[in-house]
Amino acid sequence: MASELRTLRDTEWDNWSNALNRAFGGLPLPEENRALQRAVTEPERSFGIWDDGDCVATAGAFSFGLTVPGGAEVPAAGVTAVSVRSTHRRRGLLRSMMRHQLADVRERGEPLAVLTSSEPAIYGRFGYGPAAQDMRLAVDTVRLPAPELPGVDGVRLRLVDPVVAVADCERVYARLVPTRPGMLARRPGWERLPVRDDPNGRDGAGVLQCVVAEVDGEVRGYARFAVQPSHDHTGPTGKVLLRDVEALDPVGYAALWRFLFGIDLTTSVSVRTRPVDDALLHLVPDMRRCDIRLDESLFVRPVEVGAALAARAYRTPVEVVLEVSDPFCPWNEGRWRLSGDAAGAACARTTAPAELALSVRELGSAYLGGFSLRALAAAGRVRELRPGALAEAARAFGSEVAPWLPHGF
Ligand SMILES: CC(=O)SCCNC(=O)CCNC(=O)[C@H](O)C(C)(C)COP(=O)(O)OP(=O)(O)OC[C@H]1O[C@@H](n2cnc3c(N)ncnc32)[C@H](O)[C@@H]1OP(=O)(O)O
Repeated sequence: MASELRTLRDTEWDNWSNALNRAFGGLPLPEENRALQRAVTEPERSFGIWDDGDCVATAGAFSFGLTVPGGAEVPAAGVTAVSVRSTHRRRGLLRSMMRHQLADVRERGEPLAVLTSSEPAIYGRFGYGPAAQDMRLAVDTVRLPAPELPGVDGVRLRLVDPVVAVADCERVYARLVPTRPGMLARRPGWERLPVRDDPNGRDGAGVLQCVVAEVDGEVRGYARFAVQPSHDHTGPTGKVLLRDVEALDPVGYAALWRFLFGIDLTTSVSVRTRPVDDALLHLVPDMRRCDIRLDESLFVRPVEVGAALAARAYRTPVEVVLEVSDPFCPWNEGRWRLSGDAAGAACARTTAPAELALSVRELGSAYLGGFSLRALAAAGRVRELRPGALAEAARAFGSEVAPWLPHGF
């Protein structure tokens, strides 16, 4: 059998997309989603494996700008669309695609690759570490009082067609991107993704709605949601399914949540992802009634260790020699001296004695400040070789804002 790994040709998109879709269960893709998927695909970064002319494996990447601690935007490959046909699994096709892709990312000069994974156990072997978490909430809006804050009454809330409001919402979103590690600058065409509203995907809920929060005529926040009505013998038990909520200030945020709490005929607000340090937890008197669940979300892989570590800022001054192991990308292996502080950093090869030893995967987990090097050391995944080096590095790698990626890709 002749099999060939190569970049997608324009005429092959349908074949490639069908192969990908089949690997995820083969549910028909609504035309709107298909058109959007095609519009955002970067053909020159999409590739596959063809077996006797048939596409049996797919993978791709987006050219993202990722916010890192300190607020800089760093080029990062957003790995996506990974699939292998069920007849071809466990023969190393994924491994060969990962090898090809990481070499390409390196050639493009992107220091980082990132992804969200269908199954978290897949990507550690390729050097990806879980770096941020999603907090899932189901807020009991009957037992909890609605959030209140002085000034909330001065916020004007307006229901607007989500598509009409996109430009205003995107302006708010763009201002938030540099404030939180893990967020991605929106790529052209991506603003349509948060307002997709496929009637077959509503799960018994109504149409997508958007409420904007305005102060002095300026949009300062928004929430997009749908209502899933239901009743039982006690009365209405509807759910607000919150897609996203963002605001530029505490008053706008509290006003939006107060509105969500007050939607008639509903008893809860569910949201699939919020940052773990979400202000809502401090706007209610009883976090337990928010029914919190944490999942890992964004995985990070330093593709060029030196460039990646030099691209972020450090919370406290740090001067440490790291011994990095990276069998999958051997160009990263060896000792690196990192010198950094809140203003920036330098990272270069060194022959000095190692002070901390870790694999590139742990470096990925600690990179955005979401997982502490100390916690990784407690699990035996980071070794301290110079007393004090672990505490110094763990402090420096931390982030005062929890990393978070508001959406998958
Ligand atoms: C970023 C994203 O797009 S995430 C989406 C990933 N895609 C999917 O989940 C779609 C359904 N699944 C698939 O298409 C395939 O099973 C894939 C892509 C996950 C794996 O493809 P394969 O070609 O079978 O993987 P390959 O044979 O190269 O395996 C490489 C290694 O990964 C391991 N592996 C493969 N799949 C899994 C899994 N689901 N969970 C844990 N380990 C896995 C293999 O055991 C092998 O391990 P080894 O390093 O110890 O030898």
